[in-house]
Amino acid sequence: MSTMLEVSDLSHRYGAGDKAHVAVNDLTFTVEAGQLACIVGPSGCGKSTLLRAIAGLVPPTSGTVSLHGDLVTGVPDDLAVVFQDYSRSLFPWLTVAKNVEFPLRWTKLHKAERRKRAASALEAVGLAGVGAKFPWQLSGGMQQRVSIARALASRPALLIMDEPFASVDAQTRFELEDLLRRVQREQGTTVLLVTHDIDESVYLGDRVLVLSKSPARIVADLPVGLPAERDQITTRESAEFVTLRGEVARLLHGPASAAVADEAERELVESEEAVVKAEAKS
Ligand SMILES: Nc1ncnc2c1ncn2[C@@H]1O[C@H](COP(=O)(O)OP(=O)(O)OP(=O)(O)O)[C@@H](O)[C@H]1O
Repeated sequence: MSTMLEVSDLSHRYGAGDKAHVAVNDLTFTVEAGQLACIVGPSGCGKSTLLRAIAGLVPPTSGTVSLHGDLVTGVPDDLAVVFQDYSRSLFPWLTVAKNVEFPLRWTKLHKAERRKRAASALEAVGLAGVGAKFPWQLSGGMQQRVSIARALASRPALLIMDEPFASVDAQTRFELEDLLRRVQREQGTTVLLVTHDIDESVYLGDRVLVLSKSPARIVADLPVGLPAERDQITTRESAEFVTLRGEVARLLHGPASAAVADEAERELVESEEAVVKAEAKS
């Protein structure tokens, strides 16, 4: 396996001086090509900031992000993002097919090839017959399928998903989770998915990265040893699943997370003191 994403010593600070807020502190991890890695962390710990930095939407304060070996300095062409809020990410004035085709306009593909790609992406997410409809004519779950189809149509090197199923009902969420795992495996897509839901992170992931409370640090990087073929009932009942979700919950809410966050806080204070001393000397 080759490394698709490499995050090295990544930190991001909002603002400066007294009002500065360190959202992400010194994160290092890689994601291999074809892997589905889940990130789970407490609310406000810096997950979205991390995704924004990986997507090239905010420049890191320090550290680097590389996609297939290329340093990320802006939004990479071969990166796709699916957000939680499907109703704001689809264009209501375009048909479903045109929504899926939209990002392909900036590729060198001919119109016929763009149409074909959009049709096959819609087919992959089980929406073969709805290309001529408008997003607002579809259910929430179907709209999120359209967002996934749009992301997949460009055959991204990395698909970033920020709480993609948080706005749909539980039954639809299960369906979309299974759809994502199936399509991801069929197409060999590399996925980095953020979720608040511990069970979802274990069910979907080949791996779960557990983050501490703010500023985000990695508390654990757990391989998920569940079989590749997963099932909403039998997988969730299995001993491996139950053990792993317990482990993630303990890491997330227990003393390990607090200790990592305290250490990050201490290091931050020390590095800020060092900067102040250096400035005073010069
Ligand atoms: N543009 C910004 N300017 C200043 N502070 C910000 C900005 N965006 C986020 N923050 C702060 O950075 C911290 C991390 O925010 P972020 O949205 O990355 O966390 P999160 O883990 O995604 O949150 P949630 O789980 O609630 O979605 C928070 O304290 C937030 O208030």
